[in-house]
Amino acid sequence: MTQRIALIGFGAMGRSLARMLAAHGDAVRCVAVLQRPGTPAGGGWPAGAVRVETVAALLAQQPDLVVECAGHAALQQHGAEVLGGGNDLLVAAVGALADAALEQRLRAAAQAGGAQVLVPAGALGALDILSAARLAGLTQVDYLSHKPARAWKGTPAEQLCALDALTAPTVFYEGTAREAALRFPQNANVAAAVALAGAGFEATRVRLMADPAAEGNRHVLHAEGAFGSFDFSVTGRVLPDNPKTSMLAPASLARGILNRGAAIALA
Ligand SMILES: NC(=O)C1=CN([C@@H]2O[C@H](COP(=O)(O)OP(=O)(O)OC[C@H]3O[C@@H](n4cnc5c(N)ncnc54)[C@H](O)[C@@H]3O)[C@@H](O)[C@H]2O)C=CC1
Ligand SMILES: O=C([O-])CC(=O)C(=O)O
Repeated sequence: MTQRIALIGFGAMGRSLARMLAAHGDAVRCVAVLQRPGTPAGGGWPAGAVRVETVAALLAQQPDLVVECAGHAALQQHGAEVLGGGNDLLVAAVGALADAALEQRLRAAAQAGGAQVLVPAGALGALDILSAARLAGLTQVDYLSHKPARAWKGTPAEQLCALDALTAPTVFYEGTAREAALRFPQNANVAAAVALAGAGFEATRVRLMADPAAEGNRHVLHAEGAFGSFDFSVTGRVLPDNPKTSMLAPASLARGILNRGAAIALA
């Protein structure tokens, strides 16, 4: 059976996601895309998808799943309405949940609507082992985001280090997952996913690094506790039209969508 999805946002991640899903034939059909008024549809538009500007119009297309790939503001603006209407919501902008008031609002809307916020592994992955480790006993989680200097342009990193003058990899920020996710909404969503899966927003320690020579986005995770310990790292190629976003981020949304329709699904 074909799964009907609707997208909120159609930037670099949305376009990449649409391309990946189109490669899976009839398994998934994108029936609608919500964009802000005045935003041009752009290339790579999913065949047959209606362009809408409100959640009501999006839901009128009767999607089985709504996928946010637009950023923190979009989740703030539309998340509760989607969930309250009984629709599961797969979110890219996981870092928005570091805002405790929004997290509460989305939890309440999900409960009222009988729906779920679905958090993908995103650009990092390893959330399966981390969330299992939490149940078995987790005492420490450290996450490092190591990205090319250009990925930090247009963010508060510009005030914390001289991005254009770096000659070596430089940690410009250390703090909690909560603060990192809120201060770096385009770059630290993975930190929030790690926090939700593992030790929480306050106890998860985050370092952000800019590297003038790096070619991809490297994410490094260390966790330990009664369960044992593990180390995981991935170096992801970035999307051609957004140097901040790893190709694995839309791929992980695609995985989450296809998994829902699969006879044998990865838990
Ligand atoms: N979970 C993860 O691993 C990752 C999550 N992200 C999150 O995904 C977001 C999207 O990433 P990209 O597509 O690469 O960014 P992008 O900047 O290329 O595209 C974002 C698109 O969303 C649209 N948009 C913004 N606010 C909107 C709203 N209120 N309603 C509808 N559309 C809206 C913009 O016009 C733009 O077309 C990032 O801002 C970040 O928060 C990014 C990378 C990894
Ligand atoms: O795409 C990535 O490499 C990670 C990212 O931007 C985020 O966590 O927000």
